[in-house]
Amino acid sequence: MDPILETHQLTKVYRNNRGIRDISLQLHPGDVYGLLGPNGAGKTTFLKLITGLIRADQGKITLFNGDLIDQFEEGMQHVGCMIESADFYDFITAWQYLKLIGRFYPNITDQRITEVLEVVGMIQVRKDKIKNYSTGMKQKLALAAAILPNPKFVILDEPTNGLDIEGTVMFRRLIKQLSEEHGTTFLISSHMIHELEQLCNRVGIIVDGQLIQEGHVSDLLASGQSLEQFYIHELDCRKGGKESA
Ligand SMILES: Nc1ncnc2c1ncn2[C@@H]1O[C@H](COP(=O)(O)OP(=O)(O)OP(=O)(O)O)[C@@H](O)[C@H]1O
Repeated sequence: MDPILETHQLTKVYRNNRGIRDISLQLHPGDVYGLLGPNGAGKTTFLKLITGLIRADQGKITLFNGDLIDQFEEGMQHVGCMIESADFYDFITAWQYLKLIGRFYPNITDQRITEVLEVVGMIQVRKDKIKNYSTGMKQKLALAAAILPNPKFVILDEPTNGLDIEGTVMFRRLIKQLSEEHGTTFLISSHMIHELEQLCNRVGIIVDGQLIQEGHVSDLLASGQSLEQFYIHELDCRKGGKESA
């Protein structure tokens, strides 16, 4: 099966010399891929590059078999994303916001908008102005917008930030349902390692802008390691390697 996303030696270095270097990664249909890494490692930079929010210095991004830059609209029509804190028009309601987002896609009905509001638990507050929402409510609305067009591939940056316990459970169930019943592919960057262990089939660790390790979660668990142990071990190896260099 062709990969959904393939990056080849993707590099973006900011003026302060931070960023990412040479990241080559493949996501296959149905993957739920967790991106882990310390603060400032380069996860958001990677997600911004693969959604065209910023341009790479070097490397190639192939999305649904097409070059991301040359065939941006064709590729992105199958992608839902939520990257960093979403910006909203504060004076409109959740319903109006999703209606607005729906205009970018064909065939988004009012019924579909109701459906996603129900899924993320926002149906009761759909007529309230966004300015009156809490951080978690805005996060749920951003998630609703990301899944609105039934995308084949969903990219989520810190999706559970600000969510309460109920919201986190809703999020986990939603990802499981979409991946198991619809075969949706996910790329999720998060520090919630226990969530990722339950959700993901594959994980990758980014440190100092480089993808230092990838693994199948089932292999880790079968070897008696938790994802947290694997992660800490990889970070320690990296530190050890740097110190002895
Ligand atoms: N626009 C920018 N200009 C300069 N440096 C930047 C810019 N955006 C990010 N960086 C730097 O690039 C590095 C990677 O940032 P990035 O936001 O990708 O990390 P992250 O892994 O998502 O971190 P976190 O887990 O804290 O969200 C950081 O050192 C950050 O300060």
